[in-house]
Amino acid sequence: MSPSTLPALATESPGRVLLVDDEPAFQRLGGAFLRNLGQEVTVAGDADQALEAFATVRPELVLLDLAMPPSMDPEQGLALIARFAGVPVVVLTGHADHELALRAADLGAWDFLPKPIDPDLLRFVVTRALRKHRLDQELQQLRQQQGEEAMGLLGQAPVMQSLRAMIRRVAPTQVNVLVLGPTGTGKELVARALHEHGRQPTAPFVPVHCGALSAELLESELFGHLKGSFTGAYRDQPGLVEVARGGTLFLDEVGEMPAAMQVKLLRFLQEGSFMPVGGRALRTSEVRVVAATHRDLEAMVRTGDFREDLYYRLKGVVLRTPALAERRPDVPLLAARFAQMRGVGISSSAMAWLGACDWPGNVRELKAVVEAAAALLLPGQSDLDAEVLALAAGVDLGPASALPGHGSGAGSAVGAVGEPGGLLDAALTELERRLISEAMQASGGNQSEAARRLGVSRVGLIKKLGRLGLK
Ligand SMILES: Nc1ncnc2c1ncn2[C@@H]1O[C@H](COP(=O)(O)OP(=O)(O)OP(=O)(O)O)[C@@H](O)[C@H]1O
Repeated sequence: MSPSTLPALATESPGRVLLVDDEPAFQRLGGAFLRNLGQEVTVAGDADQALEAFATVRPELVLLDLAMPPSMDPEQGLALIARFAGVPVVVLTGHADHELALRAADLGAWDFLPKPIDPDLLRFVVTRALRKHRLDQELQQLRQQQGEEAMGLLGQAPVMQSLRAMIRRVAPTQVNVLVLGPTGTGKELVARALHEHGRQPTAPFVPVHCGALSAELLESELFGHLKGSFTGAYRDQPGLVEVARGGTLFLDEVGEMPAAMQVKLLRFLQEGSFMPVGGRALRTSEVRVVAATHRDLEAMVRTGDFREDLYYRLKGVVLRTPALAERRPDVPLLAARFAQMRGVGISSSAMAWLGACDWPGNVRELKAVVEAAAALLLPGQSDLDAEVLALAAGVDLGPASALPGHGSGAGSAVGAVGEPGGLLDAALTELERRLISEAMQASGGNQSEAARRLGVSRVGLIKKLGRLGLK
């Protein structure tokens, strides 16, 4: 493409250009020329000024004259190129300095312009460099988003970015990982991401809920049993440690593991061997173990509720999933994504309401509320509003204060659509039934665990199970 065919950046936002040159005449003329092109120009007359401006202005392009005071030694100019990492550097050289220009290119300069500068060429190179930089930035952002999507672990907060980076780093190793964090913060997602980015993503990922079963049942689940080893053992059953062979065994809520099982798990972790229930010969299986808990395992070790030796075996690397309260700016992002997954939008006032809530159940709770609200939308409605979200959250919209940032009119609307026996009532019952069934399933039938997941009391859950005929 020739300089004349490249359109100016007329419709694009101004680029931040750092012009590093000690000649006052060029600073003035070059600066004015670039400003006329619509760029924001910062001028630096020596290396120190250039570095300071680079840090403060964060330019998208650096135009660098290699010979600068105090030494005027081009070697110093060349050394500067590496300090402008991540930004295209266009080197300004004398006409006869081809060799210098080539060395600059070797050191990472993006292009060079011979002096005296041809204005057409300057316009062309600047436009192209800025465009390249912006495309690179966009690509980087897309890659980041893709990485996020690929892991299923959404969130832009720095703590989430570090978590994803840690997962990428730890996943290809075989080291055991302990995932700590409050309920509903994505510990299982982390375990799955470790597996999917690990060495054997096609091998099985096998989750085990350690709190949902008695010690005996858990032993039989994990290590399997032989036919006849107890009433009801009609055939040999392989343990989950064998099912997970070559893959990942995810020990969810490991803090709830009965003491009798802790010692057996320890032996498996230390020696890779285990004894099926009713068996007489040790078997072996190689798995990667990822364990998770919302409990304070260290405190449990101190109180003697969790074996110290097992704790150290499990915590090869510790990853922490943050509570939603620690990354509030992520709430709108997550809500928008969950709504999009259900094919609906969210109004901006509803976003404000979501952002003001506390979310003690973390991402699980936020997701459940958005999904429930999407299910409750009336025909013709395409956006979730605060009213339907509050309804889904089980919040009484009462007078103004109940709903952060919303007026009192909403309260009456809830009363009107919530007439018992109506469409809404049936939808709510169905929703309740679904959420409870899912929680019971995820908890392996353990009511206390399901109640915890749902954020209700165990007694409350038992009543609901009876009322909905789910017992
Ligand atoms: N960062 C996230 N991005 C997208 N979805 C998330 C995120 N964190 C959690 N979720 C969703 O929230 C729900 C709960 O996640 P998960 O089961 O991984 O949490 P957990 O910490 O293991 O919970 P618990 O301690 O109760 O077992 C899932 O539906 C999951 O997809």
